[in-house]
Amino acid sequence: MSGSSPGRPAEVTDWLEHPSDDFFGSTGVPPCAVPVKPLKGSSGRGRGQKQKDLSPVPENSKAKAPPRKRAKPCAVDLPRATSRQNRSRAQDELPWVERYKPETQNDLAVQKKKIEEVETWLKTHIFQRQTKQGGSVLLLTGPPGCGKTATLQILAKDLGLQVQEWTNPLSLDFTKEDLRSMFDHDSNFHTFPSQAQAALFQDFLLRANKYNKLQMLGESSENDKKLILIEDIPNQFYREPGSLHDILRRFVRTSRCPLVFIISDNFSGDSSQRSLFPTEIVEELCIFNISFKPVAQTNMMKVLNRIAAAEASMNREKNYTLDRTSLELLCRGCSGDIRSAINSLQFSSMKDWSLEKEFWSKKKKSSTIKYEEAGVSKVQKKSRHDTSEDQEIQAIGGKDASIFLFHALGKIIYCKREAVSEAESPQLPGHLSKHHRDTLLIQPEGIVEKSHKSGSIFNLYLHQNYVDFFSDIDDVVRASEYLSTADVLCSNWSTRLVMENYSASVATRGVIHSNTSRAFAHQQGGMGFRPLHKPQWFLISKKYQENCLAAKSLFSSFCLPPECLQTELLPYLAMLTNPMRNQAQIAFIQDVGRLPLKRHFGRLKLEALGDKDPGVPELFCCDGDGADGDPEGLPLPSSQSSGSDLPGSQPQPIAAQAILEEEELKIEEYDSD
Ligand SMILES: Nc1ncnc2c1ncn2[C@@H]1O[C@H](COP(=O)(O)OP(=O)(O)OP(=O)(O)O)[C@@H](O)[C@H]1O
Repeated sequence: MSGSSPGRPAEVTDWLEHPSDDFFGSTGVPPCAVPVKPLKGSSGRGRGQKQKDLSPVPENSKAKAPPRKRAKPCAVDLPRATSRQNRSRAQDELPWVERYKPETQNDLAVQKKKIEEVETWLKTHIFQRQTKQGGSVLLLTGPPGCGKTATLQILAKDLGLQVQEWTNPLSLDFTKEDLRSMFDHDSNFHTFPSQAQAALFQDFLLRANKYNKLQMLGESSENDKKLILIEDIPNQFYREPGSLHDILRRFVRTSRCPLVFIISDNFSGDSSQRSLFPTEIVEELCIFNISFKPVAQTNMMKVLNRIAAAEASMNREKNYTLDRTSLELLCRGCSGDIRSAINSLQFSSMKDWSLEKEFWSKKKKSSTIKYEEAGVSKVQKKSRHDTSEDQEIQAIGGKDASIFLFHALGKIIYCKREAVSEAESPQLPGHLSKHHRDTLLIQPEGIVEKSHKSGSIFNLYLHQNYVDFFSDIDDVVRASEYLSTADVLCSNWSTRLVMENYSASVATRGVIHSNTSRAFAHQQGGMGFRPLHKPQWFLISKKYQENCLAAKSLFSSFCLPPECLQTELLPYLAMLTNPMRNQAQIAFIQDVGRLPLKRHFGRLKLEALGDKDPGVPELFCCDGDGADGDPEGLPLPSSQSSGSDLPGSQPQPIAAQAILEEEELKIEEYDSD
């Protein structure tokens, strides 16, 4: 270790001579890790690094050189029996999701239709590529743990495709200058090289698209078909989706192999799919979207049964075998996430987990006793599980059971009920018999909570949509009264946060109870699917706020509050004939001060609510700190532009110019002094 041997490469000598170089002071090559996960089969190293590795290293210096990576334990060096034991121990220690991972399409707990859709797309875009025009980008979406990745991996294996996957670098190859400026007090970390992430990604995509993997000794060269998989999306693209779009445009022009993105749905409202792949880009680049559903309970049960049986036959002394009721409870607690279900199964089967054991045995006892006592039918048993027990199971190892607003609204509006016998439920006195309903199978407050929307936003959606599901005008009147009450409960901003929950409860239960056409289980069929829409309130409120600001600034000399300006002064000014001083004022008077009696005043067009819509329209998604927002978190307009940024789908406010051209304007001068 004393000196450098004559044949030793410079990098080794440097390392030995400056072992404790300080972080910023050294002059060597940056010590960071290789940023991009190597393409399978390629060397996976940067150009410079590759050159260094290729330089001849003498035997003796090799021994002294610091290892670049920790050497993997090599099975070949060990006696055979030990290596077999190790392997089976390693297999034992694997989490069950890994140990029982699906090997064939039949093992997959995913809907067959979805597997076929992905397979057909892959075949079309890989094997019939010559005839295909345009880019080949596939977007797989769906809730976490529904088997998107597992499906793609199995199909790739079956079709003999190599998968080249991008993994976000853990650390980037910073130069010392980068580091120095990053940690500089004045820099506020602004110089963090996030741009480099996008550049690395682009570089990866270009290389993966252009080059085949290196052919290893013994590998056949017959199949060089491949796909590029992106599951780990660089953070930079969430901040600047435009940079991803540019890279994709370039990729699509030169693409030789398909590109597959896997994105999991999230329920928090900041839909990554929507921001990364807006409709314009999907259309422009012909991106094909296949949306997976949560794993069905029957499929989930099959997988859990299979695993439980396999474990029971192998590891009786270590694990409990859960019975069918426990497995069913487990399935329901996992909201269609097979990964979470298998993990929960593993934990709850372990004998060491005494608490879990207690839980399961209690669970089992209580459910058996309950049903035995009640003597209820199997169907009834199932539906009751859905309500009360689901909530209990969520608390223990269960998965967050969020639902999209679309489904939450559907549950309230369609309000499933179950017929109960007179013996089971107490009867109402005669004078209240009109309020008798079958038992509700949902818990409205729970549904609102799972939708992750505030009570007032949920009420807005309900208000917009409930009428289509009613058939009696008296019912509509009652429901609207409940909605008005709910509105009043939220009207005081200082108590709004607390009252919102009560308000949502009044609104949802009020609407459900008022709808006599869905009061009994036997009436529930035949409604069919009806689309849901976004509240018009968002646009109207935005327009109102803008008008208030515009009125205040254009007619400030009148010193009147905006409501008074718009409802009293402007209608009066609109009737005078002398022109006002400026065009903006005239336009505003025409827009706000006159009801457009002559022209056709179209209602705002309704915007459909998609099944994965986050619920708050883009026009209200503020990315700042919300400093200029109102107490509900909805931003106030920042300019006076009246209606200029209403979406194209909406009727635009009457343009002053058009009015001036079409009608003879008579506006009198009005002196405010
Ligand atoms: N029968 C099965 N079908 C599907 N996946 C299974 C099955 N059995 C075990 N698994 C395991 O469950 C996990 C499913 O996760 P997968 O990564 O495919 O989900 P995903 O939809 O891509 O979600 P995420 O985006 O959260 O990764 C995998 O680890 C897979 O090996």
